[in-house]
Amino acid sequence: MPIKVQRDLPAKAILEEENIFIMDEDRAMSQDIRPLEILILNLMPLKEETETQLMRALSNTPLQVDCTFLMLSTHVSKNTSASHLNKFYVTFDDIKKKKFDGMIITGAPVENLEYEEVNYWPELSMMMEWSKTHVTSTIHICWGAQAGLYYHYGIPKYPMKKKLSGIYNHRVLDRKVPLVRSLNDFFLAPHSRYTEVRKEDILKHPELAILAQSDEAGVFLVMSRDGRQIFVQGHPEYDRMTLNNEYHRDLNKGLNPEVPYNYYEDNDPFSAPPLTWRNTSNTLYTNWLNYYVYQVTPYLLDAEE
Ligand SMILES: CC(=O)SCCNC(=O)CCNC(=O)[C@H](O)C(C)(C)COP(=O)(O)OP(=O)(O)OC[C@H]1O[C@@H](n2cnc3c(N)ncnc32)[C@H](O)[C@@H]1OP(=O)(O)O
Ligand SMILES: N[C@@H](CCO)C(=O)O
Repeated sequence: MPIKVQRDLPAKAILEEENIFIMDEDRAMSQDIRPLEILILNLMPLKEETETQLMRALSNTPLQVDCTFLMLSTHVSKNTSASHLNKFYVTFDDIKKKKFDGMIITGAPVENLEYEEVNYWPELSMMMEWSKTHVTSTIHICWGAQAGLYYHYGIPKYPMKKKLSGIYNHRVLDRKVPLVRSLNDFFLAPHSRYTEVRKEDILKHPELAILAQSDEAGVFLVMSRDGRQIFVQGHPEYDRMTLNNEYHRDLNKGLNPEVPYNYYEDNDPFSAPPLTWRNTSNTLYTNWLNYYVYQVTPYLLDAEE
């Protein structure tokens, strides 16, 4: 893939090490093809890690993908430096007059709060409203998916009895939908959360389709039937060690976490876990870019619909 990466973004060296084809800004600008413009609202506290994960997931296509990272103006990030944000991120005011081919709204570790207790809920709501008219298709991840289903459809989230953490098996429910094309009938993907949205609430909305689910982890993938909104309750973009890092973080905090389900070989939390979901992540994001972004977005983004 040619993914355009800002010259000094820390993700660049990591992706190059993985043989991912990076275009720097000069080479990208010399190409005569309009790139796909993807806006990434990064709500995760460890933003640099998420930047790498998402750019990797978007990198498996010959289409040129230009990512713009969006930050909040109404929340001061505790865990990512202001210098990183000021250098690599834009604010909503900077881009609100533009249109984008795609948008990704990430998860955030705020799912135990009511939506209205999240200090950036008004700003996030405004961005989700804006996305309906300024973005061709938006993917929402984990808490971002729960927040999107709540904002757009009034679907509630529920606390789970205990944290759901691990690699769960899922089943594709409707093979005809291009978003799940090339996924196996059964596939593995990570989940890491304290809350859930439930199938019975989603089924009340005929404009939504549940495309994949897990007996143990519940709903995985939901799409509005027009393809403009996609909700992923898991974290297919996670790295090999992400759940490991969360587990050891919680262990060191004395939270007595359970070992992530179906993750380590022999359930040994001091071993390196096998990566069993990368092809699922690549397939999902590549299908999204191909069928829901590239094939339907207008060539002239700013043209009136
Ligand atoms: C469920 C999902 O969607 S995905 C899960 C997200 N998981 C991860 O990001 C894994 C990596 N994260 C981590 O390991 C941890 O969050 C850490 C180590 C970075 C920080 O953990 P803690 O010290 O326990 O929590 P901390 O007080 O920093 O709060 C976590 C985040 O919630 C935010 N937060 C807390 N209360 C509020 C609130 N009322 N409104 C908005 N944000 C809030 C914090 O600001 C922080 O986010 P930020 O860094 O973007 O500012
Ligand atoms: N994935 C999250 C869940 C909490 O929001 C974590 O463990 O950090």
